[in-house]
Amino acid sequence: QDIKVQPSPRQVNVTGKSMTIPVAFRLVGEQEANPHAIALLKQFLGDRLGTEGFPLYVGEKGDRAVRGAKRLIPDHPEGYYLSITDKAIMLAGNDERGTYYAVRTFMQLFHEGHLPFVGIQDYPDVRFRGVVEGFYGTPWSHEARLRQLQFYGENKLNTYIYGPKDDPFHSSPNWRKPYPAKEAARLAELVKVANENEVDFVWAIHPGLDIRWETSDRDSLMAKFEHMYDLGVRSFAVFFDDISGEGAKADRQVELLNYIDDHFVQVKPDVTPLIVCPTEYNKGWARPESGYLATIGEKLNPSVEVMWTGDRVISEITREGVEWIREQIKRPSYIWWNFPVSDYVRDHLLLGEVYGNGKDIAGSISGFVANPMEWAEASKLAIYCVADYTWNMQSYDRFRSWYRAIRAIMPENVEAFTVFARHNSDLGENVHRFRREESVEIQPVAERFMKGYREGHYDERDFLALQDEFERVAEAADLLLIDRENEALIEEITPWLHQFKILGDAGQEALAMIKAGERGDRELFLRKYNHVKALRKRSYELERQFNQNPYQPGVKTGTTVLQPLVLDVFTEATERFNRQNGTDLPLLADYSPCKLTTNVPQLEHLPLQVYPSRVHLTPLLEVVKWPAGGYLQLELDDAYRIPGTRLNFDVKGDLSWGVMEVSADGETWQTVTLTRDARGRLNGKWEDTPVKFVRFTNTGEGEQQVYLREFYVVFSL
Ligand SMILES: C=CCNC1=N[C@@H]2[C@@H](O)[C@H](O)[C@@H](CO)O[C@@H]2S1
Repeated sequence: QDIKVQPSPRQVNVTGKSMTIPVAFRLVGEQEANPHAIALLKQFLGDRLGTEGFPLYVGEKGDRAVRGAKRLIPDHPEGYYLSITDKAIMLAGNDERGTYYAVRTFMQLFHEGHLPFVGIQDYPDVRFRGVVEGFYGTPWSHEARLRQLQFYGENKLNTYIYGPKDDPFHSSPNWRKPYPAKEAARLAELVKVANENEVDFVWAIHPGLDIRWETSDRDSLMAKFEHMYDLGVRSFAVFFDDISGEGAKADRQVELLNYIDDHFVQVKPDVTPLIVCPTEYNKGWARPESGYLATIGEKLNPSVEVMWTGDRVISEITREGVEWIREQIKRPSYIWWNFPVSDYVRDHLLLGEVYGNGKDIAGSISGFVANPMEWAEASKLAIYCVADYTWNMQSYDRFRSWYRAIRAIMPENVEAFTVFARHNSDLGENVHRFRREESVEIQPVAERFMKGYREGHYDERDFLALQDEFERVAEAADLLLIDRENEALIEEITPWLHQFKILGDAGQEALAMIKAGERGDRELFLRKYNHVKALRKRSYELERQFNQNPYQPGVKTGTTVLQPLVLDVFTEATERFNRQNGTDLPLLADYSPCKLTTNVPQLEHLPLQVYPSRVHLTPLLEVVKWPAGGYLQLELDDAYRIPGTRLNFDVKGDLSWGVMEVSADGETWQTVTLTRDARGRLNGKWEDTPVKFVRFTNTGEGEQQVYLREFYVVFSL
């Protein structure tokens, strides 16, 4: 039988033969072997493991118990040799973690009462593999983190970087302060569980927002690292991302990092290499003239790992890209891959396949960690695939891995979760313009059907295939809503499951409108028409009720193929009905009353949040570089007596470099004075004239760096 091991092992020799699982195993090597590997074996084999029975040799290269395997153990960090024959079982690690991984593989070979006779030589492609909890939004809960660490142990991921942007003790204002007792105890527990799962718990600090380049802040940072060391942390990172001003200076950063390396990391016996997240962390932001990366490359201690997100903030990692950055920083990069993170498309779930990264990048990177969604359990799909990809790139198969991930996470509801994940994988329009495939199988059927329907002749088989898909969507939603095998996951995705159910029902009913229309059955058509409108209204209500946040509030599902299909079928069927019956049934209101135009590069593709009485610009998480002459303009679909607008750039200083203007016709403009309210936000007010355009321009001399926290226009009260 083909050996199913996650992640896919490098070298597997099967004989095709197997044996029934021995009733007892005689463990040899317990004293010397990695205690976490022994503990895992004992937990897995229970009382079948003892001093009598089938010989089971466990240990690291050089240990007596595995002396015989010396030449067969791969000479790579975390490598292992595993053999099962009719004489004995051997689990031999090249180092302690390798032994642990040999046990993890061994556990997966038990299959229906049998153990295959097999020889496996295995080791990972990438040195540091795992997850960086580095997103904006609600940090993961303590329980979610414990489950994550267990999951990393099962999937041979060896790194978890703790860096949630919204933890005040990780970032400003309290990065200088020790954790309160309760949080400290929780972190200590995370470190303990990480060790048991052979995961490096990396504690990151994000001081750049308000760091002062003086010894007092340097000492504060060292004291905080000592505090974390006392809690058991043995791996450390410094994040200088998403900051501007003083904190962004390369030579200051390097001075501090080398100090930490020389006086902390290198002097302690058991601390792994320091990791830094640079301010210029992607090629799109790299400014050769700034010399930032050159300074890092030339002056930063070679033992310090440098993180990198690729050619852009959110991007696929290519061979060319990693080789470019390697030249700049004079060392392999430590990839921070921004997937499945969704803090810039918070109304979407990213459950699709992991694809697009090169299989030939291992030689130029030292690490690869995924930045996940705030939904910990839902992120496991992508994390599972990243584990497979980073362990053995050459054999990585995006679909096989994704499908195995689904089986691993939802074994009782594989089909339903596959349907759900298939239609919840694209991001929709977003500021980073990063997109993912979605509804791949049904997309050509939907396209062909709509074309045929519009031209007056569609293939009945396509109609039936779409009807079947919408039925599966509705069924999957209901099956998952009552699923109890992974309650934490269901709790996270419930708002999307409700939305998915509505989508399934609406799809079936919209298709039913076509049939009723063709049969001239007015009464039935109107029933289906009203049902689809009611479902759409319920969908809007869900949007207003769940997942509210200032960025992308609401709950989106199937946005790339299925939702547009429902709208297209509904619109075409209703227009046809109106023509045939001389009626004027309204269509679904799906317009946007506002258009954004700008010449600020980072704002070009900013989606708008449209509400009944105001239009929001989606706030940006990163620093916005606003060039002199840069403008941002909102054009409404009509001239409104706008009571006012709000602008929140979250800048300490004043906005004297910019001007807010309004116009009714785009020709004559009137300057608006901005007044700061109690919460420091700037409000523009003007006398009661009709306004169709609102714009903000940097009329100053130079580029400004701001956080665009809030920019919205109120056009009716
Ligand atoms: C290598 C350093 C990467 N630092 C980053 N900080 C930000 C992260 O906190 C966000 O989650 C992510 C997605 O919005 O964008 C950048 S990526």
